[in-house]
Amino acid sequence: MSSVTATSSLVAPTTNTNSNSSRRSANYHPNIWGDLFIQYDDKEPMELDEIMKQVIMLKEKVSEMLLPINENARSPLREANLIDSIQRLGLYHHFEHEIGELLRQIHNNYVENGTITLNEDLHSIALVFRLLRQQGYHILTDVFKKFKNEQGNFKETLIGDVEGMISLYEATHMRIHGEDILDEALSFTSLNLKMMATQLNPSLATKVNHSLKRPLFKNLPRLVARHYISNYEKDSSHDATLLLLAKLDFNLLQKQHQKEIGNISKWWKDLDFETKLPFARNRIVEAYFWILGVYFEPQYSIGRRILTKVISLASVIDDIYDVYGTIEELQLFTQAIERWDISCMDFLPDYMKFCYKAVWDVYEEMEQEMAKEGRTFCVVYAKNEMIRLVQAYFTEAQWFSKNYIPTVEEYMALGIVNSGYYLVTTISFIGMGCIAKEEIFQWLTNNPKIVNATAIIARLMDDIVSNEFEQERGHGASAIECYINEHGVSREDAINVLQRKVTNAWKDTNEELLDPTQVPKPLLMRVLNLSRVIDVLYKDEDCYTNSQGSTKNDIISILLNPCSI
Ligand SMILES: CC(C)=CCC/C(C)=C/COP(=O)(O)OP(=O)(O)O
Repeated sequence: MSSVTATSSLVAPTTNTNSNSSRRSANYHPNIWGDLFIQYDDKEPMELDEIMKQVIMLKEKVSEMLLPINENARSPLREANLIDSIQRLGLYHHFEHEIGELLRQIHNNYVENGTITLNEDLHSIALVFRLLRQQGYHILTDVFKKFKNEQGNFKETLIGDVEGMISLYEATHMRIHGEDILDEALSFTSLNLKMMATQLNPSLATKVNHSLKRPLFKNLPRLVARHYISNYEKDSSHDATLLLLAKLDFNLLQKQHQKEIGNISKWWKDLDFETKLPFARNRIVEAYFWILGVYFEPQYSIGRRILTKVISLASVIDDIYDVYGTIEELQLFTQAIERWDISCMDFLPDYMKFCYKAVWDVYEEMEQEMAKEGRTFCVVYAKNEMIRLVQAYFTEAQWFSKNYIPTVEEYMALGIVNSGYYLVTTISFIGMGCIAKEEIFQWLTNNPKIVNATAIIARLMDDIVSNEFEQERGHGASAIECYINEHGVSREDAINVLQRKVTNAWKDTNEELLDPTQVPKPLLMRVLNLSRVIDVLYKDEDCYTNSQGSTKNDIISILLNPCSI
């Protein structure tokens, strides 16, 4: 069954749109934040000048640490550990140039034909491997062979080396296709670290469990920083300059983020969707958290504002299609978006009018912001992706209304679009300034591998964790039902196959991040970050929709709790 667009002429609905008995309900929990964040909208942070001066001074000192004057005093391991700390402390964006240069030198001096030549322990090798690969270097995995025994298994003696095991585990998340040794290393380290955690002292056990739950490469940089700053402080060998810089910088950025979410929360409250569309998820703070995962750096404030608004509206639109709207209303809404004409609003039921107008206004805001930068050319790409998204939502609603179970191939073709990740990637690029040239937006329309990969990760991880809940309330077939229907396998087997597809999508992502990249790396970092958000929000359950658990704690840790100085 092919996808159907809603192109016939618009006719106003004849039913009273709020009393249709076929409407479903999802019983989402209400907004858990109340008006907490609105207070930050007009709060002017005090004493920032003094803090900024201190930050500038500390940054100079750290730059000096990264540029040793004496060549003979160099140590690749000292440097690798310093880079690792800077990255984990959330300071990488301040020292990109210096770190790039240091890693280039490590690569020049200690890598031959792709192989690391350092004769060091597991921790050091795995750390250097991870840092170089993260930087985009093609580093071979054969350096790990020496940690195997004659039978070809990882040596049992490594199990007691907790630091080495954690470093190897962290490195495995950078693996690409064909790297069996890293697949084995992941099984070996995760299995043994899990077992060992029960026997370790509490602080080491906490460290191990945290890595297992939130591997560094798949975690969000702000969460990593907030967590690591506390741990780094407890480590007696910490560098006081680095620690102070990390804390001040984190707090400064947190103040900026608070102001942004304060402003966005005010916009959301004024829309009053809580009263006008009470069936929809009310998750503005969670949406901002999502986008903070995409870019946290100070210069991306406009991108964060627009993208948060767009995904919070996409979330409401998803609920209109999935939960509340009748198929006739959904057809009207789809047509109205396809035409992108404010007069189409007249044909919509009231609850849809509010949403349509909000979408219209956010796109106007986007247009105005882009006009200031002389980049209005990109708005049409964002419009086209919104159209593609509602068309995909509509096809999904039609499949559901007809009890149609698509093939896995049909499902995935649609799922890549209805994940919303093409829309979100496109708008994330809009917020990136002049490096996002028109040809980059054209590149996006050709389904590039890395964007498909993030959309697959989003679609499948969401399906795997939210499937039972959604099926209970009535929802179209997810990837799981499609797979079971097509292949006649058990639910467990279907989930295993889909999980392998997620693993492969991560390998595609890692491959596409190696140099030379198809488009500038800062843009690809947004795509990587989008996958990371999914790993944080959808690993065990749908923690966006059900945000009272780990998401609430994560938001408190990065948006409400400053670091104590
Ligand atoms: C990336 C975007 C647009 C995020 C907005 C929020 C959203 C739609 C989340 C998925 O909800 P869901 O789990 O109900 O989605 P689905 O209905 O596709 O399963």
